[in-house]
Amino acid sequence: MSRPDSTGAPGTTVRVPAKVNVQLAVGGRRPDGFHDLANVFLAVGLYDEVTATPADALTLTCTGPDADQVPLDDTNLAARAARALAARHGLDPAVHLHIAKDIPVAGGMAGGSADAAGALLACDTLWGTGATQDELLAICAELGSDVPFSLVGGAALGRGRGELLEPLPVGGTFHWVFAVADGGLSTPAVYKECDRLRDASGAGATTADIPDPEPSPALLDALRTGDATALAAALDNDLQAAALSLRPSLAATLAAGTDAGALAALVSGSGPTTAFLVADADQADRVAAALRASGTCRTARTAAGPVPGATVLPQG
Ligand SMILES: C[C@](O)(CO)[C@H](O)COP(=O)(O)OP(=O)(O)OC[C@H]1O[C@@H](n2ccc(N)nc2=O)[C@H](O)[C@@H]1O
Ligand SMILES: Nc1ncnc2c1ncn2[C@@H]1O[C@H](COP(=O)(O)OP(=O)(O)OP(=O)(O)O)[C@@H](O)[C@H]1O
Repeated sequence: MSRPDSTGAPGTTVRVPAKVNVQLAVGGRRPDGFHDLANVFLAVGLYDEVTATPADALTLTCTGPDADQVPLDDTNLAARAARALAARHGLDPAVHLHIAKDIPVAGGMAGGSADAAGALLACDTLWGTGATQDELLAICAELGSDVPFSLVGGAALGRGRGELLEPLPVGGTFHWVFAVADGGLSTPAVYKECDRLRDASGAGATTADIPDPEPSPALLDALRTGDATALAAALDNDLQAAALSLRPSLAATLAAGTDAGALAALVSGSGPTTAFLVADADQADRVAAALRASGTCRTARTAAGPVPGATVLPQG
């Protein structure tokens, strides 16, 4: 499916959601520097859109509130995705990629990963590559640990470094508020701080020291039954202490959301976005307004999940 871009050329647009980690259990540091995870992902309705249009060479543009923080060179994950697909199929990655960015940058919501998955699917569609889902997932895993989940969406347990996915059943819709912080946090720096805190506590930080991470049965049950109160009690993020250590001001944001009536609060992934589970859409609006008024965050957004992963939009 294709639709014209602003120059009238036919393009393919893919919409990709953000994620929140409802459980992020982090094992010890592996010899390759990554950490084994039990990573329970939920895709939520905040979206980036990636449009691929034929061009003479690979070029990138980006619009949106955080666009100035997005690199437009070869390090951009969307550009890397297009190159990876082209290389596998012996194609010239001559494409213009436009990212309409609404997911906070460096916020722990997998925005760059969403753009990578979106670019991959958009180029596959535009070029008629016909890659299988397994091939797309393999390319996603090469690009980053969160990228496979951005492609599939819904809810899933991520094992390994988060790239080995098992879909999870979800029995309802969960409502969230996301408090967006000023400035991002570097994901490697947060994992490193997690290791430092573990070492400092005497626990050690390697796979020999830390038990294998496992998903919580109570959390999986809460997802399956769609029970927000039970999910609130089971939310857990092993990176939260590290994110708070690097950004102590996040404690005030977490408190502002729970004071406003959220069922539970946690840091989203590696942060600094904080996530608040609420009972329904009305409570989401109330908690978001209270967070904006609290002065403890840059802004607050509401979103529900699960939602589908990367989706080609109909011609528009
Ligand atoms: C924090 C999460 O967002 C939770 O979903 C992810 O674990 C991070 O996924 P991501 O941003 O796709 O991360 P990648 O691009 O694969 O890796 C960036 C860096 O994060 C650290 N990293 C990432 C994933 C993992 N399982 N262990 C790690 O230690 C490593 O230092 C790595 O060099
Ligand atoms: N398309 C992209 N969009 C945003 N950032 C990108 C992109 N490509 C590369 N980056 C780089 O990746 C860094 C992390 O951005 P991203 O928004 O993916 O972080 P994140 O949401 O914390 O990721 P995660 O939750 O997967 O750990 C940015 O600081 C930026 O330099």
